[in-house]
Amino acid sequence: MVQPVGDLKRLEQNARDGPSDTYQLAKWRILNRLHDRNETMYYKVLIDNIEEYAPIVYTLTVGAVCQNYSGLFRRPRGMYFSAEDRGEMMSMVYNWPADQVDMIVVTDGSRILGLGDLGVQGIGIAIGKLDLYVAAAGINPQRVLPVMIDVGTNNEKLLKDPLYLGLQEHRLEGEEYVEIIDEFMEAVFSRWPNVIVQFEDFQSKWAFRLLQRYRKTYRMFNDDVQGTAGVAIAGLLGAVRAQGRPMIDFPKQKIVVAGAGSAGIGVVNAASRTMARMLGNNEVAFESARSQFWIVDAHGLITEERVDIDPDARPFARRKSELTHQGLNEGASLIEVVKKVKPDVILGLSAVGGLFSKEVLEALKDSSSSRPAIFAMSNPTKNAECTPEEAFSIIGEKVVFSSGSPFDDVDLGDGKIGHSNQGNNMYLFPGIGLGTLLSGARIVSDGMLQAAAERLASYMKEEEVLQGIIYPPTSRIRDITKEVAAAVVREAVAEDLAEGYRDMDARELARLSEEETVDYVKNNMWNPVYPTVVYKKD
Ligand SMILES: NC(=O)c1ccc[n+]([C@@H]2O[C@H](COP(=O)([O-])OP(=O)(O)OC[C@H]3O[C@@H](n4cnc5c(N)ncnc54)[C@H](O)[C@@H]3O)[C@@H](O)[C@H]2O)c1
Ligand SMILES: O=C(O)C[C@H](O)C(=O)O
Ligand SMILES: [Mg+2]
Repeated sequence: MVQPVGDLKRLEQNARDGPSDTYQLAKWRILNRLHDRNETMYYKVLIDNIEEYAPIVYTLTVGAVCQNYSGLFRRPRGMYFSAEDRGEMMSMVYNWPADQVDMIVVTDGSRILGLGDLGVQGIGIAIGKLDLYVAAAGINPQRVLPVMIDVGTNNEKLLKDPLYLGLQEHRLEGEEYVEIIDEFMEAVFSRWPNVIVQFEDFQSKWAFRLLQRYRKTYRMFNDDVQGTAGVAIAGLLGAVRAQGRPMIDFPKQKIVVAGAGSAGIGVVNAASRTMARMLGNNEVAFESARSQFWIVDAHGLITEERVDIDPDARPFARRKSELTHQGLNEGASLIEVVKKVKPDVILGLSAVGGLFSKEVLEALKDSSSSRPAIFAMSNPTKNAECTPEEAFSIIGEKVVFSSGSPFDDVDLGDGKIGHSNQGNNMYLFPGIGLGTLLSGARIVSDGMLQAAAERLASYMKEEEVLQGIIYPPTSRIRDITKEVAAAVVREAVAEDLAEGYRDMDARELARLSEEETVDYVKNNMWNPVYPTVVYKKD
């Protein structure tokens, strides 16, 4: 057995108190030390055991890692820009010792999973996402760059912590903040014009603004807004098929969404566009699609009577005329909404653990669907809106369950299993990034994101979805990512956005068949093998 994995197993055997944060963190440290010592072996271990180690290097353990990062810190990984580096970012980037960077994941640490503002410690999330870029998408580990933009933190605990590694001042806001992000984007795209920048875990108010600001000019996307939306759409289509109905019935689904932040609004925007497309893509179709969603945030049901309504939520605010008809009011509670609407789906992106309480789940029993679906998508585990045990025990075996963090399947007795699906954006972001890279697309378009979501949905076979399995197991993530990336490449070509990659120019890309595109992607994925040190002549 490879030595570091031996350590890991020993630790597991010796641990008396079962899984705990300390235990999880110890596992992460062992893998992290291997990463520092031998990158190729680290990725070999990760790829070959992805189901076991993804929950350590990625969600859920990565959440605890970020919470403890200042204490866990041994060696720097990634690049740190601080508010004090204003005016210096271009030279910092040109001094970075990497000629080529393909993928950057950047965060300002302001909303790490459902754990709030973790400041500079949020770098852990960028590192974890890039581990998946290497393991799932086969991006060369020498060409990934985790980035932290440290503009301070509003986390009072960290502001007082003597071990805290970041700027101990409150967050910069307003134009000063935007100028810093602008400077960073200009610097990285000047040195690496073909890089792709994934924005991760920015608080909602900046997530939307920065996405609108950059998406037409730079190769970038926001994973929480756009990656999550695609994964949710694939799962929602799976839930329709699990009822034994065709995907084209999606626009008839009634969907209650708890959470109106970057993720919740991202999902409602994209899912309603998907419905509208199925209905003919005209104004009537959009209006009909909109009326299938009920959004509940911390202040209850969002209606047009909401004072100071968030502009991103406004299009989905329930109309006054609909309210009287449904017997609902502005600010109605989640339970009331579920009771009155009898939705097919409840989808949580609220970061509130246990929000889908016993009462909410009891109310969902009256769903008008033959097979109601629950998406408890908030991370990490303790923030999940409910557990699969709660869902299956209250609603019964017919429910389709999915969560953002991994849970075990539930034994329902009599040989029956309640499937716990993991509805996490990890099924899409690696393929979106890889497909963008290999097509040389100038931007990441809505069409490319839609193609990624549709490929993930169609990846699931009929017999799987009928059993309530709407997402594939993590063990298949490299294969899924290859397929998703190929779909993104083909869409980029179809939209005339592709400029080619290395020897493959746009015209040649356009000539590839579907199968050849998949092969092209596969052949360009990095594998964990030691590079040749001694060249032998044949
Ligand atoms: N599964 C995934 O792939 C995935 C992807 C992205 C985000 N997430 C998770 O989604 C969660 C939210 O992320 P975000 O960026 O949208 O956060 P956010 O803080 O911007 O939004 C949270 C939203 O939840 C609402 N909320 C708070 N309390 C509520 C309550 N009691 N009832 C209903 N709504 C309530 C808030 O009003 C807000 O609209 C996080 O836990 C994150 O980890 C999961
Ligand atoms: O990081 C994850 O596991 C998913 C998502 O990006 C999140 O912010 O929760
Ligand atoms: Mg995220």
